[in-house]
Amino acid sequence: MTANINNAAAAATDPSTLTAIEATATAPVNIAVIKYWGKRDQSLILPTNSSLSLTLSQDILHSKTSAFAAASVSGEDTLWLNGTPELVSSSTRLRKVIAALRDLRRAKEAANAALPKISQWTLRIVSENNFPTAAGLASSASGFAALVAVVAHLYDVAQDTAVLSSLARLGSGSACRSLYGGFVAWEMGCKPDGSDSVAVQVAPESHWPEIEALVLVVHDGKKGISSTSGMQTTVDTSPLAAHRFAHVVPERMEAMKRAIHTKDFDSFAELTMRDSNQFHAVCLDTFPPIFYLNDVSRAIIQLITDYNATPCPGYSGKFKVAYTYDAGPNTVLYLPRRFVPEVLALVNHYFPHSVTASTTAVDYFTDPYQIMATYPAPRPLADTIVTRVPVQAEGGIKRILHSKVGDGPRFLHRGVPGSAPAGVSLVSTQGEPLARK
Ligand SMILES: Nc1ncnc2c1ncn2[C@@H]1O[C@H](COP(=O)(O)OP(=O)(O)OP(=O)(O)O)[C@@H](O)[C@H]1O
Ligand SMILES: C[C@@](O)(CCOP(=O)(O)OP(=O)(O)O)CC(=O)O
Repeated sequence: MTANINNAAAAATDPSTLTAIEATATAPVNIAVIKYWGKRDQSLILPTNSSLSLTLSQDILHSKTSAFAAASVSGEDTLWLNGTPELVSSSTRLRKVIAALRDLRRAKEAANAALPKISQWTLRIVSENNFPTAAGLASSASGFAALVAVVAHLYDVAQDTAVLSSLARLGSGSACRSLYGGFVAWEMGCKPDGSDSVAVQVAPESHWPEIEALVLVVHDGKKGISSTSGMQTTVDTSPLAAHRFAHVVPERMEAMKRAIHTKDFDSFAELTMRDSNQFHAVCLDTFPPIFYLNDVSRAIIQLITDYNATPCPGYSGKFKVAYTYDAGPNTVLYLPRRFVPEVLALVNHYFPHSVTASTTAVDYFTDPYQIMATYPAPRPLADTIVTRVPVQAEGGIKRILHSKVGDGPRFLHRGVPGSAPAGVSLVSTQGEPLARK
């Protein structure tokens, strides 16, 4: 890179004189309650079954991505993920997604000769996840949703969420759901070209505000077997998966949509837990088998099962909380807000946290919604619950995050380099990553 990009920052934003531009967006994770696990087309990323997820608030968990392009920059398109650079050309998925977005920009420029030829400029992309990457917490979903959203915004082609969702799918299947807020289905479709394999919003984030999420971080390292390779081995080897695709998921998708529309928590919870169980059963039925849960995950499942069986005065429902696990041991609990303090107290009793130099009590649970101050102290459940789960060794759960159902990607800024409000952009006026916090 040679030219002084700061001159571009000072230049007018008149499109005809623009020589450099940057944009920043954030995108949320989504955690499925009917799991996607299997592709019928690996190149187009078309699934073997439909799936359904809740988009979690990006105030708590998000990928933030800044994109930068300048006429004077030479060299290859590059992505810095959490500080580590990667050439876009080195990843088939990144290459495809960027090429498709560039095609959209190129078509726009072809239709209007006055537009700057941003499509011809090198891209510099900087992204950070504020939660563990590749640990079974849907970083590929928020990551590719943010990438597509920000580059589309940079290119000024971000008009249609459905188009962006389909592009995000080419980066990672589950990412197509993160372009929407609320309750989102990815309908598998049947056309070979994938044109009917699309994400659709089942209900907006405002639909069922009582439902909240607790994320129990059990392991924040990278998983051993990626979702991409794990699900392919499942498709190739698991007879149980074939049964799941043909018979179980189609029925569950309909039942889950009904449960969401009618805000029937008992049905929602049972379907969620059964589907998580079956996803991990299918992993076990894969040959060689895949194990994503660990002893802590299994103890949490048992504790939640025993808690659900413990009567709660004034509550006639069958379930108070539902667990679900992606491809890793980290737990996501979906539950009505009124049970959050009690479940936190229960988890803290059976899984005492370790206050080390790196994890203070505040970092362990930041209480972003001040739930502890809002609700009366929970009843002393450890005395009433009947459970086989012993109090565990300290440190089994590293961190607890409290989230809600939230909105889709947020476009934070677009303008000449250096024009973003303080703290918004991740990229310098020279197109390099800014120092990480
Ligand atoms: N912010 C990001 N920008 C671009 N790509 C990202 C970003 N975050 C993650 N990715 C991509 O997603 C990959 C991780 O995906 P993977 O499916 O293995 O884990 P996960 O999505 O965290 O877990 P799961 O899919 O089981 O919930 C990373 O190696 C990287 O290629
Ligand atoms: C267990 C899951 O989280 C699997 C997600 O798989 P990915 O979307 O990460 O896989 P690729 O399409 O190969 O990128 C279930 C789900 O999110 O539905």
